[in-house]
Amino acid sequence: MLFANSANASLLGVSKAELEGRTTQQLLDEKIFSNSVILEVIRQKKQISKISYNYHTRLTVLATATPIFDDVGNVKYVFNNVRDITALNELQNSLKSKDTIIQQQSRQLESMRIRLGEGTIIANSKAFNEVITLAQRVAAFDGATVLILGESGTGKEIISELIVNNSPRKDWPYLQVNCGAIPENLIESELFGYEKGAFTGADNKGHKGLFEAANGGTVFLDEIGDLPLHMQVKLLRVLQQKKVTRVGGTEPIALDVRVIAATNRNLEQMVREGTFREDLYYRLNVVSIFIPPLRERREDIIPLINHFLMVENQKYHTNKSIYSDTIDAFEGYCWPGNVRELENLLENLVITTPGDIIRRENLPLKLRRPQQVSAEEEEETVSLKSVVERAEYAAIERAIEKYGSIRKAAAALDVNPSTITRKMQLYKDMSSRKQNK
Ligand SMILES: Nc1ncnc2c1ncn2[C@@H]1O[C@H](COP(=O)(O)OP(=O)(O)OP(=O)(O)O)[C@@H](O)[C@H]1O
Repeated sequence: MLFANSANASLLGVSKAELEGRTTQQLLDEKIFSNSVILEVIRQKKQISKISYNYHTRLTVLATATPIFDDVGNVKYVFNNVRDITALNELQNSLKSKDTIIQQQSRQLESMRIRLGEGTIIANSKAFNEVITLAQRVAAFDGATVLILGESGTGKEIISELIVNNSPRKDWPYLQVNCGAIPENLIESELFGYEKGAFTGADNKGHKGLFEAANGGTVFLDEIGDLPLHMQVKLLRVLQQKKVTRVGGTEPIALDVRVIAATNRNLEQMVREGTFREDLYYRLNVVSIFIPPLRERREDIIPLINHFLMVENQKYHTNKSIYSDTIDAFEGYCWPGNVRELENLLENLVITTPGDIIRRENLPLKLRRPQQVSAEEEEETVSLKSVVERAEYAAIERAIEKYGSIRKAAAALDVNPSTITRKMQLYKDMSSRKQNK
């Protein structure tokens, strides 16, 4: 950077001195630039314009960089003109103009970002902010067991990390185990360790279990609902006595471990059905944190999209943005896989979309459906006719996605193509009637 004027510096939220004399790569590394049009111009040897969002100043800017060539056609300088288009963007946003390409980043202004180790937690909705506030409060109560509940992919693991990082144990070991992933005959030795010769195949020096290895720190027991009943008894004993005895051992080892457990299963119902011990449930449930599914906190969707777009763009060195008319599809979808599904979809779209703009037609069919079944509707008692219609529509949609055309889908479903067209039209009419209600 040979020269920067003060307007440029203030748009980036730094002083001129922090820019001049630095390379673009240095500025990228220091996160003063979130992406760089300059490097793109050097690579492509032509004028390029790019819209980007600056996290320091919270401004959306349009950068137009022009190459200046030397005598033999190499890029000698790049002239970069940067303009604040935040207001314009907001206007475009509200107009939802069809021909406007926006990244919807202005909405991110409201979102709260919390630094957490390497990652970032996005929390814009009131519901998720309450989760974070509770997690931060609980974190300080060292030793209190926490139970995190929520559907798969809602963020239980990152909330657990947030608790650990805000707790007095943050510099002590933090070990995680997925109780559903360990074969039943190995769970006890994995959790509590074993003495040499405890069983055939055991390491002849013995082995520390997860609890012993995390002594002084925190253990995250993921999928606690999958823990077999006989292990539930043993876990309860360890938690109550604050001591662990290795398999094949006799000497109990004193433990000072905080336990955070998580599950996407309904533990109360499991207690009623006798598949989860009531005493362990109460022991774990000293404080419980419920993370609502994404469909019940839709205000998080756009900030999450922006966040994952930025992450994937950085990861794949791309510069993809989202076309404004796709946003409704993202907001309208019911996200059964929650934030993980959104994250995976964004990664998929960044990889598979040709060109830099992700448009409605690039989205999977399930998002382009005329109307999604909302959580409230799921709970509502709906007529049998509409249940059948939805099931038919879902089957049609899956077949079209799989076979790529109405004709092939019709052959697979053993109906006429005209039946498919008619049923899809019916469904669309039904949805728009509902929307107009
Ligand atoms: N609010 C958020 N901000 C940023 N990333 C998030 C947020 N919530 C979830 N994620 C990301 O979504 C993915 C799923 O989150 P996580 O693993 O914490 O969910 P989980 O509830 O523990 O899932 P499972 O029940 O399947 O174990 C992770 O990659 C995580 O980083």
